[in-house]
Amino acid sequence: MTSDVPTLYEWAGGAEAFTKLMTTFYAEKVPNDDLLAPVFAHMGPHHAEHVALWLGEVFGGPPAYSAEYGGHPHMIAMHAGRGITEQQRRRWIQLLLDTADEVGLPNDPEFRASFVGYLEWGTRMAVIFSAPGAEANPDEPMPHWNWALPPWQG
Ligand code: HEM
Repeated sequence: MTSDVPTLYEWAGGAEAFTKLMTTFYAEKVPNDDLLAPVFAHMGPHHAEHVALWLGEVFGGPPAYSAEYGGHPHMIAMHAGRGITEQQRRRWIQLLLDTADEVGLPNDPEFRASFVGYLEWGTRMAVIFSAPGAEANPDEPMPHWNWALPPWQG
């Protein structure tokens, strides 16, 4: 891969794209879903914005979540003890992918393969470290995701 390959963040459309994705997801999808609405009933007013910054950082954007919102340890703490179920995990990812289509995130196979790859990993980690009694390592670094295959540029 050469250095002129854009980051996943740039390819997705930058901050604006991640903000639109997460605000639509948490404003329109989650509150209308029987499985997820109760999980997020008490979420803070800036939740969508913070998760958008998190995703942006993971996909190669500015390290804003680490700099301003407590980074990886804070994200872990926000999930601790919530006991996220496999059913909830699947619904979360399914509705987020529906939202990605609706807000027009790039749908080329290379972008989506990497995007889904992170979501699969991240949601499965969330199930593991939200389990009752689970002890996550607070020193674990912020994950950084890259292309599984470089984007098609032909
Ligand atoms: C890749 C997957 C995920 C990512 C990247 C992610 C990211 C985050 C982040 C960054 C926060 C903290 C926001 C802040 O600093 O204010 C958070 C909080 C939270 N997450 Fe996740 N999350 C994921 C999966 C899930 C799943 C599958 C569930 C449940 C079905 C879930 C439930 C929650 C809840 C309930 C909170 C606390 C909301 C609040 O009180 O404001 N997360 N998540």
